[in-house]
Amino acid sequence: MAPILKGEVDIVIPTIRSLDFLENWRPFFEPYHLIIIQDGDPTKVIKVPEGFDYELYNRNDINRILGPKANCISFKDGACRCFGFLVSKKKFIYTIDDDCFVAKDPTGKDIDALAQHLENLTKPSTPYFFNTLYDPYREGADFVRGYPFSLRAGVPTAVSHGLWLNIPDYDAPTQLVKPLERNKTYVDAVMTIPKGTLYPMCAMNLAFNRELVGPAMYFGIMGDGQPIGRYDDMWAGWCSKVVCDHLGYGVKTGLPYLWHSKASNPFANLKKEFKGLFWQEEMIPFFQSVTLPKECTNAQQCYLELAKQAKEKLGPIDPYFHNLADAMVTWIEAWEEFNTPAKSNTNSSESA
Ligand SMILES: O=c1ccn([C@@H]2O[C@H](COP(=O)(O)OP(=O)(O)O[C@H]3O[C@@H](CO)[C@H](O)[C@H]3O)[C@@H](O)[C@H]2O)c(=O)[nH]1
Ligand SMILES: [Mn+2]
Repeated sequence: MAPILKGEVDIVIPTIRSLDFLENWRPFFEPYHLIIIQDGDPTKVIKVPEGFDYELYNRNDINRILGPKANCISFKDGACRCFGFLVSKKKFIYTIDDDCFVAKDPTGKDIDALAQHLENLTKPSTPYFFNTLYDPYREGADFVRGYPFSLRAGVPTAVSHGLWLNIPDYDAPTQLVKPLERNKTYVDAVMTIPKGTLYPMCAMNLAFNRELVGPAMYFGIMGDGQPIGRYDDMWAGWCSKVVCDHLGYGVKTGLPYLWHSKASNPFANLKKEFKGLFWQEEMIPFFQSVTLPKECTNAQQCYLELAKQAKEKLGPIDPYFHNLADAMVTWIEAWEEFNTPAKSNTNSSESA
């Protein structure tokens, strides 16, 4: 069978470890193009398994390509992955961590996570009214009795948030008290997250429509030189959900699962997350109450407005939020530079 949407998908992988995990994904990923963001020491040579089509960027490349704007891309944090979103030219992005493997469904069959994401993204969402049989567009399901006919067309789907078997995406305190907990529950469901409801978006197994929501998928300034780390995907999740709600796009969560193999160190994570654990209690109410003016009709405009409001409302918590808001603006400037027709050549350090 021909690979689905082959020329319209980039797979973005941030890595500070190795790319050995790709061997496990070979049957599913080999037909697609990979954008690898090598984090940490740029002099380290990382091996990409034979046969994959890829471009690879290390920190020196990011600095060279973005110049002064490179300060909006994090160093020593998985947040560096958003550089791949910026330089991609494809409609869909699938991003995955380097410690994730192919999971099996309850019948023992290997799950093609990318195919399920593309199915989620190419079928509509239902953010305005919940369908109790979950995704009505899945084979074998439909809208249940009482579902408004006027809403059955749904809206375009912008984000597909997949889940994880084995190591769950816990914060450091939860990891510390439950070091042996493993997720073994496979829930065979895809559902739209209702309009007005936020969620903790994890970037381990995430796909999105770059054309609809790419500018709002900014992973912030985290890690080296910042007072916070590991809130990259949370930040992007809150921002992109607010933008999707405003623009009338859907966000789905559920299938596909993958197998998350490696628990990151909870003590190291606690240090990185510490301030975020407090700040999230103020960040979330901000996103819950934010409203975007009707003049904001695309993701760039929405994102600049969010940056303005974040500076004003979150700035008093800590000077970090001033810097983050400035970085959000820089990100949009970079986005416009890279995503305006005519300017597209990034000249990566390596490609095959
Ligand atoms: O400094 C770094 C640290 C990590 N990476 C790469 O980012 C991903 C995720 O890293 P890791 O597996 O260590 O983190 P988890 O706690 O398991 O994953 C969750 O935390 C996230 C928030 O940052 C992440 O999106 C979640 O899935 C790996 O590919 C690392 O190699 C990095 O590039 N730089
Ligand atoms: Mn991991």
